[in-house]
Amino acid sequence: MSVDAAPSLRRSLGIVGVGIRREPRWFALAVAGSALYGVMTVLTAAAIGKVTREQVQPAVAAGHATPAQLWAIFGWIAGVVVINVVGVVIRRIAAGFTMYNVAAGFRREVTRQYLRLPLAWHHRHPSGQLLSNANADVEATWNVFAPLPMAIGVIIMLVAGIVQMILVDPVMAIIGLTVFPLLFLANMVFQRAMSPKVSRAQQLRAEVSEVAHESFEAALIVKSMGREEQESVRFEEVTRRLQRANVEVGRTRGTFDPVIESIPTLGTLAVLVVGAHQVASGRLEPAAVVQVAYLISVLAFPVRALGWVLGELPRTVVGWDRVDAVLKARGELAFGEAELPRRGASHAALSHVDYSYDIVDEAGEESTFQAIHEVSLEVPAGSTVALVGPTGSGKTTLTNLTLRLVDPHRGHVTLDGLDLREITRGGVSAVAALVPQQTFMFDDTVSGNVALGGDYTDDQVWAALEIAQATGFVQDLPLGIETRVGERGTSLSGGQRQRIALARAVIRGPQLLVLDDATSAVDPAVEQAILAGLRRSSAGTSVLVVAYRMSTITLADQIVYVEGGRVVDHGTHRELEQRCEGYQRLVTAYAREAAERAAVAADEEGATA
Ligand SMILES: Nc1ncnc2c1ncn2[C@@H]1O[C@H](COP(=O)(O)OP(=O)(O)OP(=O)(O)O)[C@@H](O)[C@H]1O
Repeated sequence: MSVDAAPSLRRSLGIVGVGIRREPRWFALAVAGSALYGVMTVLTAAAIGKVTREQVQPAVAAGHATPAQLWAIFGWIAGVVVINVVGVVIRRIAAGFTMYNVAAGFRREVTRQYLRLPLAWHHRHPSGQLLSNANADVEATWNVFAPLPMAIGVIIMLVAGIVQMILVDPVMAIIGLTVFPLLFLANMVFQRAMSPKVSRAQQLRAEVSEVAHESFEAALIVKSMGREEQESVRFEEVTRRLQRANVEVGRTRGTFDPVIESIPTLGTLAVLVVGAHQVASGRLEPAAVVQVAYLISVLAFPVRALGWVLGELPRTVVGWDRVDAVLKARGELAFGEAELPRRGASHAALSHVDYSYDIVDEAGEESTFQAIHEVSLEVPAGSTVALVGPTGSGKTTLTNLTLRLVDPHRGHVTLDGLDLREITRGGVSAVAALVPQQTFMFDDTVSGNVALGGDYTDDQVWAALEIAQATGFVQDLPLGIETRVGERGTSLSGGQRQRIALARAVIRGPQLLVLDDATSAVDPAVEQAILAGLRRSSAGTSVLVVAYRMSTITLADQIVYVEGGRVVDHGTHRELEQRCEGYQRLVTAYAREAAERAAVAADEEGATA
């Protein structure tokens, strides 16, 4: 073993220790089962020697076997084999429990950690990586528990086997002592040669699924842009590379396997040659030769388990490093003890807030981008405030800060005068609700998607759907609110999904409702009705709305105009229209767009009349 492999072996054994401490009982049982198997395998050889000596040799000498002799042979062999099998069953079951219990525990911890980590951490980690951490990486770390108990049993088996060989005949024991280290060495070389090839094939397997995932997810773009050919080529390239990597793995295995298989066969042959010579010269009885030859052939296969463990250890280290990075990730939001008052509309305020995104480029270089500069704004209790600004001006970031999905790097965000960092865990989400730009539907019923596990009656669900202007289309669904919406709500239109997402927020009776372009996919008339409904029903709610339409903007009590992450101006629509140039440009564009849309609608109406 090379010098640099030593710390890695020590590290990997340390990691294995972490797993053993999680499931000490199952692991101990697996090792006990394996030890039983090891000892019984060696005893099988002793039993074969014994029956050869006491039953077979006399029967051969007499020219026939008596029923008693046959029963004795059967009894001994069957006895040791049954106990051996019991050992194998115990090891397999207990090793399975160890591996799957440890993996399940870590999977739960990783996913729990995902939920604890703030949005800022999630911004830096793509969802593909999160899936891999919770799934493939956890598996890669703990797969070593499949061969490990067997490998420990093999060590016991080897020691017992070698002791037995020495007791039977020291000369032949020397052959055994040559075969096993040779076999072990061949396995090590094999694992060294295989390890990078297997890792590469695994990496490419992940790439194939990434490309496939992207192509399937973007099916609409691929088809509508006529990119099928290019996508097929892209997929073919990566699958060809995987094919070549797999062939390479097969070639290496094909080269090593016969060599490894031949070592014990050659060992057995050597025992038979030397043994026959010894028997002929009267120095050894045939039973001893049979016993040692059997021992060598029967021990050869389990010795490979040591190689499997060594082959798994690099994956264990890589998997663990990735899983551990998630478990140790900092940036977990700290929570305070303060409880928010539950007494109607909340007053939200941002004061002198700065926020920067951490960016990691392709080369892994880290930098920051300041998206919000010195922003102060207020949403007085019971009012509707519209955030208006060009694309990328920081509106979504401000909504995230208002709900403490991220913490500001400077300044304060308060709800009813309390700094969000002082509020208890879950305190903010209990009084405030967000309807984000991208709505997400669970593969559940309409009612399940609105209630999200909350304890609401059907009447409450319908009332929330009413405010969100969703009753009409939900009533038309085959099972009303009990209709399943399909994965990600695929059976619904974009506007329908947005209205269900809105009902999901409304049903919670939030004291602060944050709408981030939440009605972009519904037509202006429906949007108007939704906002009017919200105003009617939400005396106890303050609303912060990211607005892109004149209809939304004009419904707001106050408008905050942002540009480049800074508040440029705030006031009523009339005030900003008169004094804020950027705002004027933007609303003129919005108004023009609304007029064009109205003209198109009128044209269509005229054509159908
Ligand atoms: N996860 C992120 N990492 C790095 N930069 C980001 C991230 N999210 C947003 N930004 C940057 O921060 C700035 C503000 O983005 P934000 O999404 O808040 O703008 P917005 O006004 O809501 O835009 P839009 O109207 O297009 O939704 C933009 O320049 C954007 O590129």
